[in-house]
Amino acid sequence: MDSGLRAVGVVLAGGVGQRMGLGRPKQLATVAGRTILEHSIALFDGSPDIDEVVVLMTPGLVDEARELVARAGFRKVTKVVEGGASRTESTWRALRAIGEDECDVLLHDAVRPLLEPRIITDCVRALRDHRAVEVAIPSSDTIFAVEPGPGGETITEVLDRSLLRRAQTPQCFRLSVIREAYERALADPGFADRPATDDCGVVLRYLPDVPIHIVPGSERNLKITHPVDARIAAALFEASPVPALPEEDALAGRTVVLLDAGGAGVREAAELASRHGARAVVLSCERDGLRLDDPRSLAKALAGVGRIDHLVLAVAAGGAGGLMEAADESVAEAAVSGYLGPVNVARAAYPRLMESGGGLLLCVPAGAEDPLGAPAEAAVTALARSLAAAWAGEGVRVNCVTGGGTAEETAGAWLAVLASRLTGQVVDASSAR
Ligand SMILES: Nc1ccn([C@@H]2O[C@H](COP(=O)(O)OP(=O)(O)OP(=O)(O)O)[C@@H](O)[C@H]2O)c(=O)n1
Ligand SMILES: C[C@](O)(CO)[C@H](O)COP(=O)(O)O
Repeated sequence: MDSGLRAVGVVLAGGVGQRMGLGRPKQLATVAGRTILEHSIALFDGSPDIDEVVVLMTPGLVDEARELVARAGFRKVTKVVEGGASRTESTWRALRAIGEDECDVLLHDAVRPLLEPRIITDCVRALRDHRAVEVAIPSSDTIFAVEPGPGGETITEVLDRSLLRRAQTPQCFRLSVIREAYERALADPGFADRPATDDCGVVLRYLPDVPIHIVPGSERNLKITHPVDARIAAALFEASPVPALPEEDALAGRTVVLLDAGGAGVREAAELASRHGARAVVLSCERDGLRLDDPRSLAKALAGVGRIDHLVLAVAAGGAGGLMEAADESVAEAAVSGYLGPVNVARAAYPRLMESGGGLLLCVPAGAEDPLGAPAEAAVTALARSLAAAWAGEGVRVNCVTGGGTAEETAGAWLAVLASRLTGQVVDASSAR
């Protein structure tokens, strides 16, 4: 049974983040080049399964959130609404903002920015057959029930872990179901004394006959609650998995320019891009006399291509040896390919990509562990993240692919990232294995 309904993603960002202790809502903190709120909105805005996005924001910061949405160019966000004093109040405000027409609603914590797109797809699919769907994972810790005592807490029971799940979000419902559960909760004078910490809790308590189907979540989908969670999230963003390469025609009608500065995978990527419907243009430093340290030669070469939807810069692997053994020329070359070149290419590419609203991919080769290669990887990944944040308003996406793998794996990772809506991501090509 296909619900055939519009799917609305609700990003709940109405909290103050007291436990995080930043003195500002944690969803406005920056992780991996953009705010946590932007990461979460981007997941729903970029999902082919979502038709509309509604954002709930902390009172007093609604205008700031609206500006952020406009700057980032999110196209599916229809409303930014003031949140309530509790999570459930924010949900209730979201339900009222969505209106009366039946639809599927996916309620997501803004502070879970690492949700995988596949979970959104799985939830929307599950809503074809179920009116209530929850994302959850098994617990890898043993869980106790405790009771307070004079000297502290004591354990009263070791719960059966095989029957326990850790609740994540999105929590997803047919609008009429979650609306009715909330109407009953709000009519119950006892609800305020025993509020629910999530939306499934409201449905379970007030509509117990509605089964809540479980969709498997993931350990990556963590909730940023305490300061340590932000550090874990930053580390997880460092290693974004390679997105799935769409089946066919994913790049139909687009032009992909591959700027070959000695990186492996260029020929394979050109073939793969063509197979996915793109026009692939290879510009080679060696063959075409292009120089990464010469901005004018880069701009001239790009001008000859016509429309550019995507540009991939693939630089050569270091191979210069240890710091003390490397020839002076090799040190200078490493600085060009590892920093100056990507900066020059980004400057030359920006006006062309802005015209097409496309994407730039900066690729760092494998073996970046030597003293000349490692700083290059750090510089290029930082450049990609920083440019992604700066250019998001113009719709220009910037990502970085690192890591080793065969030329085919590398090319597959590049094309998958280009075909995706990702920005500000550092993807490890070898994670596709
Ligand atoms: N009045 C509220 C409270 C919470 N949330 C949202 O619900 C999600 C999960 O809540 P939590 O981690 O508890 O966030 P905060 O309430 O901000 O944190 P704290 O409890 O530490 O203040 C967050 O995305 C938060 O912004 C909301 O929309 N409205
Ligand atoms: C909805 C939730 O994220 C599911 O785990 C959780 O219940 C939110 O709890 P919080 O107390 O608002 O952090």
